[in-house]
Amino acid sequence: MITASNLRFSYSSLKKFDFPDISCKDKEALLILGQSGKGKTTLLHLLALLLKPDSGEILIAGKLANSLSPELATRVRAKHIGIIYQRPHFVSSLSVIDNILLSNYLANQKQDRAKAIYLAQELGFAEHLSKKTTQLSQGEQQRVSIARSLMNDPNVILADEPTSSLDDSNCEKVINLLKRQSASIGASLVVVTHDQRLKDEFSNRVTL
Ligand SMILES: Nc1ncnc2c1ncn2[C@@H]1O[C@H](COP(=O)(O)OP(=O)(O)OP(=O)(O)O)[C@@H](O)[C@H]1O
Repeated sequence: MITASNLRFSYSSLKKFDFPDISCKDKEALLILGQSGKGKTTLLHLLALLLKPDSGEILIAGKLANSLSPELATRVRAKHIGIIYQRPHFVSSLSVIDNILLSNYLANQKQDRAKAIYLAQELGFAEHLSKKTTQLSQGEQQRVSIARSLMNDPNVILADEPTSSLDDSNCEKVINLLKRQSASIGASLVVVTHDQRLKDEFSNRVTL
């Protein structure tokens, strides 16, 4: 479960954000909608403990998370938070499967090759596991990102515009996969997007 209350953040005195409170229980999904520049990525990075709020609280699995030291925040992020970035970041010299297994390594967990293969099969890119990530299409890279975010059974999955470059049929597929996979590991799924197609896919919604 993740909750955020009274979150305020500023990049400068001219760029300040006062975010609405959010709450997403285990196995539930929350959609955060907002037009370009409204602060969606900023909010997601606050929830991912990549940015520190000026004030307010973030609770992850019942524990206060926003005032952790950078080292502890890194550890919590690696183990408990799965992040799907707007643009996937991969290590281009590694294969697809090694990029996925990197999640285990970074969280100090045993590398679970069988799980990586299972997720690749579920997400429909198993035939690409030994390729380099640069050889995959954008939609395939997005699905690799999803698999990578699920490797450590996180408490929270945060997805930044996961459908922005997908056609309608792949958009629906990716969202259903994300919902199904996060529910099956008992995680909270938070999606930020400007993609109005997702409105009807989520009953819990917040608009920025
Ligand atoms: N590092 C930064 N320093 C200063 N301003 C920033 C920084 N990052 C983002 N901003 C500004 O904060 C605002 C919100 O940015 P953010 O990326 O969170 O918006 P967004 O809603 O995700 O936008 P988009 O849908 O276009 O990705 C923008 O006006 C942006 O220019």
